[in-house]
Amino acid sequence: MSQTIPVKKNDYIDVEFVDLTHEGQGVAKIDGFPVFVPGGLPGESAQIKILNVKKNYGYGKLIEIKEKSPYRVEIPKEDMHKYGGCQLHHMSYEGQLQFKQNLVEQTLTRIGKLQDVNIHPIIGMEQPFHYRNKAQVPVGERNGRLITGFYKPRTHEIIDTDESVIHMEAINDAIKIVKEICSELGVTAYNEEAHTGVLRHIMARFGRKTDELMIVLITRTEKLPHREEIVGKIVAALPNVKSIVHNVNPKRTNVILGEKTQVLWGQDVIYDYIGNVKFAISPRSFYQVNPVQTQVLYDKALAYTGLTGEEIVIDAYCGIGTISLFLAQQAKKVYGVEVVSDAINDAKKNADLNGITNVEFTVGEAETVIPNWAKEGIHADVIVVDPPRKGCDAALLKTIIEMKPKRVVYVSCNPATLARDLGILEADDYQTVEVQPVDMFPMTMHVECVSQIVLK
Ligand SMILES: C[S@@+](CC[C@H](N)C(=O)[O-])C[C@H]1O[C@@H](n2cnc3c(N)ncnc32)[C@H](O)[C@@H]1O
Repeated sequence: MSQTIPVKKNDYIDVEFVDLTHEGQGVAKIDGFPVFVPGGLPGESAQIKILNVKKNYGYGKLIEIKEKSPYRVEIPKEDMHKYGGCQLHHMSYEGQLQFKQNLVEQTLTRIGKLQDVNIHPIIGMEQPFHYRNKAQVPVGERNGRLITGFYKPRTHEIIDTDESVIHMEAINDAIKIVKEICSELGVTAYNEEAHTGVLRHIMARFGRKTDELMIVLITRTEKLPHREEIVGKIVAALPNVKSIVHNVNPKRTNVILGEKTQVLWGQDVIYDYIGNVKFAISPRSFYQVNPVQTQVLYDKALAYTGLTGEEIVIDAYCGIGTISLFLAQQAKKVYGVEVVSDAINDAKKNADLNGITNVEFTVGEAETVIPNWAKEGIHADVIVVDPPRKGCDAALLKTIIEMKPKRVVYVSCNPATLARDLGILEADDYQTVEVQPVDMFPMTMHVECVSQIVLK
């Protein structure tokens, strides 16, 4: 039976917001029909104007808030440019944490139907601003000068700003200085429509523990004009810089990095630590962007493994081996598996860098490699999984259930797939005991959870 649509374009309606979308838009339900409204917060009532109506949902514009959420914060218009990528900028940090906590609790009990699980209060940051150790900003041109910033949502129009409330100050400063140096020397900005011009993006990465800075200049052209002068001026202006890299991306694409990378000055990597494990970070390496909360998350994961030094551990979806290397110090042996071969190369290099020898890394799909390990007689006492948003493959969950490790530690960036997968494990011999939400990405909609699941 098809549902009648209760609203039409240009209607003015009074609504209550009941939820937020993944993009941070308020969700109002009109006779069950969802309407997405940027700026609306759960618990608020408001008048909205319907802008667009589709078969199953609509879009609206906030006209007037009639009852405000206690968590609403007003960002002065002149400061809005600092909040690029911050879907929750209009919510206090306390409100953000409350929202994420509710999201995790409701999802796990509604979808996963979990009972008897201890969901701890979310661990937020003391300083929820300036936490990101990496930025890659698009470069444009205005009034004959280079500008950098972030794209206006759903466009490629650059909002001109040198400040971001989520980038580390060292990153904001570095990008501003590099942009000004290139601008002074007359380097042109890439023009996406015409596919002309030179400088496409500036990337900066910063090692929080080491203070080492990497600058990557991404150009359309093979040649970087005024290369020597640019390098000299960056080195003089940024004493922490340890690596300056040129990357060439000649393609018409939204992908930021091209295939060709050349070191212009200094090292090809910078270093940083998570706990006492040292990591080499190249322009392409995946490395957690919030180092403070990564440590919190991994400490919790380590505690949930209950390692004594005698266990065989499998780290599925291991990336560059961050969790594997962290756990290897307390385990007999760790096997890591990851589908991206570059990441496995980084993982092996990082093991060598730290003199960690009780780890073995394999390229492949976790759902294929781990069943093969089982056939070869590798039995894990503990399995750690840290899958992408879509969660664990069903074949992997089946193998876990068959292998019967004493503990499973599940690190998840998506409560919905976490709930689904915990439900599958619970339908068998496993019980979820603890779930710890961690706020890795303040000001955004994302929430990370680490869960401890034990064999009954
Ligand atoms: C959320 S990341 C976790 C990375 C790592 N544990 C860390 O903390 O740095 C998920 C990883 O799973 C990898 N991946 C995706 N599908 C996979 C599969 N079927 N088998 C193995 N790895 C996979 C991705 O390449 C990515 O590195």
